[in-house]
This record gives sequence, C-alpha cells and structure tokens, in this order.
Amino acid sequence: MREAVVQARRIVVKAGSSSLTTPDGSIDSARIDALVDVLARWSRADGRREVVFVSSGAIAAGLGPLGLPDRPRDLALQQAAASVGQGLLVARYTASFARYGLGVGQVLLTADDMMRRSHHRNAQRTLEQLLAFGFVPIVNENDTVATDEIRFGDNDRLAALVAHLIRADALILLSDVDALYTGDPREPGARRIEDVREPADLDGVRLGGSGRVGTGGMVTKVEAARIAGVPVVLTNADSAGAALAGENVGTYFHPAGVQPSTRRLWLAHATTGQGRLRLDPGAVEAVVHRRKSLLPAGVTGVEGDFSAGDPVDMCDDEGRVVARGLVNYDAAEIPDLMGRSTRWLARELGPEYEREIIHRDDLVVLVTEEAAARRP
Ligand SMILES: Nc1ncnc2c1ncn2[C@@H]1O[C@H](COP(=O)(O)OP(=O)(O)O)[C@@H](O)[C@H]1O
Ligand SMILES: N[C@@H](CCC(=O)OP(=O)(O)O)C(=O)O
Repeated sequence: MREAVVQARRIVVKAGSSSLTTPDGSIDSARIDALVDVLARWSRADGRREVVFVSSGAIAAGLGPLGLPDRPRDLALQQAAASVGQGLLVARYTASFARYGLGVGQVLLTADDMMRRSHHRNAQRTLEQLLAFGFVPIVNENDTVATDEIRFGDNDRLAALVAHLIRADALILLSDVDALYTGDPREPGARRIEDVREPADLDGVRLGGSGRVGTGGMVTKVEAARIAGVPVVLTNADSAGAALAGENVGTYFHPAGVQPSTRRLWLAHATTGQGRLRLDPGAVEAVVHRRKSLLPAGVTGVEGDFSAGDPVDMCDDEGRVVARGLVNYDAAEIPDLMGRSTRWLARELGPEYEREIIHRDDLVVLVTEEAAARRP
C-alpha cells in the first residue's frame, strides 16, 4: 500500500487528452463519466477529501466540431479548437459531477499567471474558495491567450504547479499508458517501472514522445513528478480508482526528502529569470553552500533589463545558473553597486543601499551542493 496516497486529503488529478477524447476529435463521454465516478466517490467517501482536476483535451475535443482531421500545427487553429472544446468539456463535467450533487468551477491559467506573484495568489484564492464550497475546480491552460513562447503546452507541469499552489498531498497523472516503462511501450521489450525513488532510477530509461493527441509524452510527466514535491502516481484513466486507493498500479514517484517551501518551489519551477547576475566564487559559495543572501560585493556582472522584484538567475564565473531569486534593485542600478561592500554603499549612497541584492528568503538554489562542489 502506498500509505502517503491513502492518507491524502487533498489531491490533484490530471488527465491527458488521450484519456478524455475519441480518435475522431470529440469528447469521450463514457470515459469522462467513468473518471468522474471515481473522483466523486473518492471525495465523498470522506467529507474532508478535496480534488482539483486538471483536464487537458480542449484542443482534441474541438477538432471534430470544427471538421479538423488532426491536431493542427497552426497556433490560431489550435486556439479556435481549444475555445470550442473547452466549453464542451466543462459542460460535460458539469453534467457528470451533478450526478453526485457536486458542482464544478472552471479555472483557466497561463504560464505567466503562475509566474506573477499577484496572479498566482489570486488563482490560489479562487481554488481555495471553490474547495471551501465543496466544488471541484476544473483547471486547464488558457489556450486562447497563450502564445507559443510562453505556453505550458502540455498540462503535466501545470498540474505540478497547481499541486504547489493548493499544497496538495499527492498528484495523480492519468495518461493512455498504464505506467512509465523502460522504453516506449509501443516497442517490444519495454518493462514497467514500479517505483522511482531517486534520479538514478531513471538511468537508461528511454522517455519517448507523445501519442496521437497528447503533447510532451513521458518527458514532461517525469519532469512534473520531479518538481511536484509530493508523491506522484502515473497510470492510465482505467486505473484511477486503484491509484487513489494506494494500490500498486502504474509508477510511483516518491517525493525527495525535505521539501522546499512553496515560495521556493514557486521560484524554482513557476518563474523564469528575467535577467542574469554573474557571481564571483566567494558569492557562489555563500549562496549555494551557506544559504546566505547575495550582497553587491560578490556580483561581477549583470545582463538583462529587469526591475526590482523580478526573478533573476545567478550564474557562476562559467555562466552556469546556480540559483534564482527576487532582486531588490533595477538592472540599471546594479553596475554602480557591484563589487562594493554594503558598508561603503550605505555611507556613500545612503542607508537604503545597505540592502542585499537578493535576500536569502527570496532565493532558491538550483544546483545540488554536490554538483556545485564537483566543479572542475
Ligand atoms: N518510457 C515510456 N514509458 C511509457 N510511455 C512512453 C514512454 N516513452 C514514450 N511513451 C509514450 O508517451 C505517451 C503518453 O504521452 P502523451 O501522449 O503526451 O499523453 P497525455 O495525453 O496523457 O499527456 C504514451 O502513449 C506512450 O506511447
Ligand atoms: N491545454 C491543452 C493541453 C494540451 C495537451 O495535449 O496536453 P496533454 O494531453 O496533457 O499532453 C488542451 O486542453 O488541449
């Protein structure tokens, strides 16, 4: 038994396009109802259980109604299909959960929303409020406004970020394949992997591309499991009930030891650096090994056009990103501060210049200490 899943009170369940739609580009009502049966029974079995459902399938479900034979490559066509399909999906979920007296609420998010702290907090509040009402949030990417550069594309990472957002106890990823295999299961000889405890368990595993309607394939699922920070079960929709019951189905990704705070998880996985600061070896040592704040004295270079409050990457003298943090100064201010002691800055420029470039509470280390120590 997977005790952490059995004990979970709040879970995120993500289903891929292939589990929710038919090959001819329409909603698979029977499979949706079967999945809703499982989710509704799980949450109603104990009044304190809450589920957030991340549903892909908007583009796939819009193909049939628009007469599109296959998932188009063109972004505008994908967005039109998503707009049609999303409405149909939510109508179906509304009807299906209503069989159990449960209401649903649609939550559409973009990668940008996850990065901006204020949007992030609003999304968090909405989800918490829906859960407090006993409603099931149905989450998807806001495909009609997402552009290629800033898209999640697949919903696996989105599901992991939603798990951070609501402090879920577990994440269940449902695909058209019943587990992670040592290679693409469409090829002979591939074996199911039952447990992933550490990155080395994935050595030699071939993570292939997606099926007909999905995106990302196994790469994005493994990445989502790595960043989720909670136990993750990867299996197919037919095994959802068994997965929620903690049975030995699919692949179980054990969470790594001590988990960073949600703020640090957010910084590491929901944001992208809006610029770069180059650190001297002493500052790398202080930030990575001693978990100190970044002071102006240890900065040797600055790139990008960021503003105070933006996430920026910190690199070592070889350009390798070692950490990310919320910067306290605009990019244009930093050249005058670099290499100076905080005491000198406070004396020459005023007490407001005594502040760190990045405070340690706003900073996440992105390399392991071992990796940082292994430098040539
Ligand atoms: N090592 C592997 N183990 C399992 N499945 C794999 C592997 N490599 C590639 N795949 C493929 O990944 C597909 C699932 O990814 P994807 O189509 O993106 O699904 P979804 O729509 O559920 O997100 C499976 O159909 C499978 O053929
Ligand atoms: N937001 C998109 C998800 C794209 C997609 O295919 O995701 P997935 O099936 O999870 O790999 C949609 O609803 O169509």
